Amino acid sequence: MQDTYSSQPSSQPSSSQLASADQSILDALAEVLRQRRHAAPEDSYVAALHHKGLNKILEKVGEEATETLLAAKDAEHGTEAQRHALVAETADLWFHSLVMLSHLDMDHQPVLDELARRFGISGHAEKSARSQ
Ligand SMILES: N=c1c2ncn([C@@H]3O[C@H](COP(=O)(O)OP(=O)(O)OP(=O)(O)O)[C@@H](O)[C@H]3O)c2ncn1[C@@H]1O[C@H](COP(=O)(O)O)[C@@H](O)[C@H]1O
Repeated sequence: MQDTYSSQPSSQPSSSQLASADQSILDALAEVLRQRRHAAPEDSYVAALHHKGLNKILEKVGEEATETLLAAKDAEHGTEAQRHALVAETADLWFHSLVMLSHLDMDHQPVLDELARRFGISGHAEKSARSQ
């Protein structure tokens, strides 16, 4: 059994190795989202979302979350097409979550950093350490 905050098995990359993983699409998308923050709403879907405000963006995140879980249920015993539909819905959910962060002048990087920080820490062990 692994120690609570011990390093992960040697077959897993370290969090510093993870930091250098290819993030180019997320970085590029974050830059586009930043540029759209004050663009004309009629020219851009992202600009239109920003223009409508945080509540509309949160509504879209909730809607995409629901569509993703429905797609996951279909994909569980489903066809390749249903598995592909789940990928598309998950991409919609991630995309709208990135718009949400961008609206609040944030981006994906602190989220990736947080996942990297948690990497190799057992969820069970972390939870039991909270109450000590
Ligand atoms: N990755 C995406 C992306 N994923 C999904 N979507 C859009 O998200 C919307 C979700 O579809 P829905 O049917 O749920 O929503 P809707 O009915 O069109 O909208 P509502 O009336 O419900 O608000 C669609 O319009 C999709 O085209 C995206 N729109 C843009 N991007 C990226 O953002 C960049 C900037 O986009 P623009 O701002 O449109 O230039 C693009 O180059 C892409 O890289």
